Amino acid sequence: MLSHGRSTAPDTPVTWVAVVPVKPLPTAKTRLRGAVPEATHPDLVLAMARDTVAAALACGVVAGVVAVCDDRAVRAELARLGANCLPDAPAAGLNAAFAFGARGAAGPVAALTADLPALRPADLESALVAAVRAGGRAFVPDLEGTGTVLLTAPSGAALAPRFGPGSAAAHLRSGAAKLDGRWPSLRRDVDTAADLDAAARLGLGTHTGQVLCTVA
Ligand SMILES: Nc1nc2c(ncn2[C@@H]2O[C@H](COP(=O)(O)OP(=O)(O)OP(=O)(O)O)[C@@H](O)[C@H]2O)c(=O)[nH]1
Ligand SMILES: C=C(OP(=O)(O)O)C(=O)O
Repeated sequence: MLSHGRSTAPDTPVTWVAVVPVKPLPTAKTRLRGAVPEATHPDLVLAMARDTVAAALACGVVAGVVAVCDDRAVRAELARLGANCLPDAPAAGLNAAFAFGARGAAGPVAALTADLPALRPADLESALVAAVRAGGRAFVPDLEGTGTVLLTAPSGAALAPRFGPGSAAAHLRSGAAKLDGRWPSLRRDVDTAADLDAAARLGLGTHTGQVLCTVA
């Protein structure tokens, strides 16, 4: 299990607003069902979101995290970590939730999926530094190369998210620059039980690690 201290980059301004949408737990992460006993599935989904948010908050160039979720209990847990939590007012799917969370952000936006339980602040920071160098909108594909784990937009620019099946190609078509760093903990999203095993090999965050300990 990893405990994340805040990463430091003395010459890089702390400006990013990370936007993290989370589906209400009873309907979230259906492809991951079976990785833990059914009764523990909501705890696992929440723990992955908590580890994602905790790592983002510990990232030296992130000023704050906006979590978008219709589940009041999830909002309470993520607010306890320090996130600013909003109900999913559009209720129109993942991209609408991302756009809603990014609205009026005071700084560049880092749109992150909430299924990154091995995320290390240093990998996120390195990707965000690369995004600044890229100039305009940019994205990081998942390890498989077809999905997206991070989409960024400079301050004041529209995020224009295209998450969903085939999102890496969709983000490329939309004009976002593909960022090619290794960033293994950022690119390891968890959709299936096999992904969870792979994330465990990288080192899970505290919350997800604790849930897995309870069922071991
Ligand atoms: N607020 C909000 N978050 C969403 C929505 N759809 C997906 N997410 C979140 O976006 C992230 C990536 O989405 P997926 O991996 O497709 O999540 P999912 O739909 O829960 O997973 P599957 O049921 O396995 O497809 C996850 O962290 C989800 O919790 C939505 O409609 N609203
Ligand atoms: C929504 C996405 O994630 P997943 O692969 O988890 O469905 C995506 O990659 O755009």
